[in-house]
Amino acid sequence: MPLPLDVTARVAVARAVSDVDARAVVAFALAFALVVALVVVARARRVLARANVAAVRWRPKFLWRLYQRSARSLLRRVEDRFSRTARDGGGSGRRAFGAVVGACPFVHVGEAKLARDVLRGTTVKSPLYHAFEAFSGTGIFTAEGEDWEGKRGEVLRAFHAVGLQALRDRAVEESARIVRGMKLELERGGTREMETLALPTLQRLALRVTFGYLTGNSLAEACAEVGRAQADVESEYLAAATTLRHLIPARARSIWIFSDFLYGLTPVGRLEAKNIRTTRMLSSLALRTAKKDSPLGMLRGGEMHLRERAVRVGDDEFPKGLLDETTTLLFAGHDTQSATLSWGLLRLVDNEKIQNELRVSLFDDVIVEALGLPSKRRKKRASSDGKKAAWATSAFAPMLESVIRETLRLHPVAPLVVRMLSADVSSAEMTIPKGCAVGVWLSSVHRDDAVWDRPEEFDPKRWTATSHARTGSTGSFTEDSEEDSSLGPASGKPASGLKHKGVGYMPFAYGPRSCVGQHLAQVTMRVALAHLIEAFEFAPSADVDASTPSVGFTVTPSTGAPLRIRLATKIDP
Ligand code: HEM
Repeated sequence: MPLPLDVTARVAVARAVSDVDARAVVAFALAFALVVALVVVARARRVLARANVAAVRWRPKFLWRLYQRSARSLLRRVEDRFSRTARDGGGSGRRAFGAVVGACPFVHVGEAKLARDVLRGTTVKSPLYHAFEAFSGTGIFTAEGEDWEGKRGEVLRAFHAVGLQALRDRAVEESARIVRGMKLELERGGTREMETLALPTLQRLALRVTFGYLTGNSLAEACAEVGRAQADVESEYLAAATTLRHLIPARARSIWIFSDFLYGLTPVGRLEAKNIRTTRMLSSLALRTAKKDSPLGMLRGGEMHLRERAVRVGDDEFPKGLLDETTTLLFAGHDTQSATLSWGLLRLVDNEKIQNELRVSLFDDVIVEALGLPSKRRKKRASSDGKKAAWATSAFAPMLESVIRETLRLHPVAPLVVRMLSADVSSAEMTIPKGCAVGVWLSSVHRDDAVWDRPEEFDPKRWTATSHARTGSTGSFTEDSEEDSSLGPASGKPASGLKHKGVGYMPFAYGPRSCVGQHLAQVTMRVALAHLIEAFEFAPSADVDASTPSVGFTVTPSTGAPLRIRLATKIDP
């Protein structure tokens, strides 16, 4: 039935008014949002100007592929920028520059002392690690405040209770297995030498050692327990982890960081979720099979990690905190160590003389025994009383230690750590105000020529120019093992290349949120590198540039570290 005329007119007028209202409200809201955004950005710019750092423009990425292409040269570009700002000023002439990211003033630091001052004083990561939260959840890598503190304490206590001997034994067993496999492959090929990709092999090795240490069970045993082939479990996990190591940091630098919901709808977001589910299958296997007296077994009986709701993985349910921690530790453990070992081998390939010297240095009865090397060729160490080898310290194998340190100096595989400042940080004439985000580029700190002579040169001898009389690594799990995270020259005196002792070296970051696994990594890498170098000679691959970095979660050789290997026969002690 038609409405009376006056009613129709009134409805029409009311609609027109409400349309105008709606349009006006939307326009006003947009204008208001724009003004607020401009004010916020202007404020952030003023904060950067007050901090006296050179300003650059932040360009968010839209597509992760685009990010990947540019990521290859990321470290080089950042380092060039630091060199430029230090040389030409533009700010205070320091190795620092800033940009407004979203609405946040963000200062990048590539200078040793400033980096330390930043990392020493703050534990806050949130909201800067948001992109990592879907993966590591409430594990200590992304946890905050009391939750982080309590969980970190629990993890460190568990590591401490288990000790390093169990890790050393696991690393010896798995390294010997990998070496046997490689020898078999050489034999089957029937040739003196073969081409191989080091990175995938080292990923398997590091994963097995990390899994074995965390659970007290070998990965082989755990797979057998659930009736799955170890090779399949490893391949699935490593493929998923490799995808995630690109996807997650790409999201962190893209516009997708701002909305979980929208990101989850994109094909990339769905790919990320699928791969996270795959990595959780290994976490679930680790938790199901962990022995009571292993680190994970202890966390299972702890308190902090059991507080959150249960999460289902396959047929099992686990407290979310425990599952997240296991995922974090498995990933952090295998990815960093395999990347570092790959870079180490590539550096040794380019420096044949150092490779040979390292091999000869291993023919030493103390080292052979301590690292479980199968070598028959051993010399009695003159200074040794033949008793217990202090294998957990850096002092017992100076050449090996120096090669690892120098590798971590030039290739700190987690090159960027980011913190939210909860107090002003001042250094010389620069003050970075509270509320700023700071990105410390460890890769650039390690190339700061105010601290390092010939920073670009791979020179392990810079660490042995003075004697290794005092240990650099105590093997303890205390929080204040400053010497370890800074790892100054092991003698405590400046080695030839280090102008200011202890300031410019922090491959495991520094301060309260430095790496919890650094002592573990040092043991595993000593054992693994020694076994590989003792067994094989490594030479450059035919015609590939092996050293182009691929920047993701960690920095790895982009082509998987191609190498030629043959049995080590050339050198005698
Ligand atoms: C060569 C080996 C390693 C390197 C270079 C390395 C480096 C680092 C760096 C630079 C950080 C600070 C990251 C940040 O704040 O953004 C870190 C944190 C961390 N690392 Fe490592 N790491 C190594 C091995 C390991 C191992 C073997 C584990 C455990 C099995 C581990 C577990 C962790 C965890 C859980 C954190 C977070 C700590 C916290 O926020 O309190 N890492 N690592």
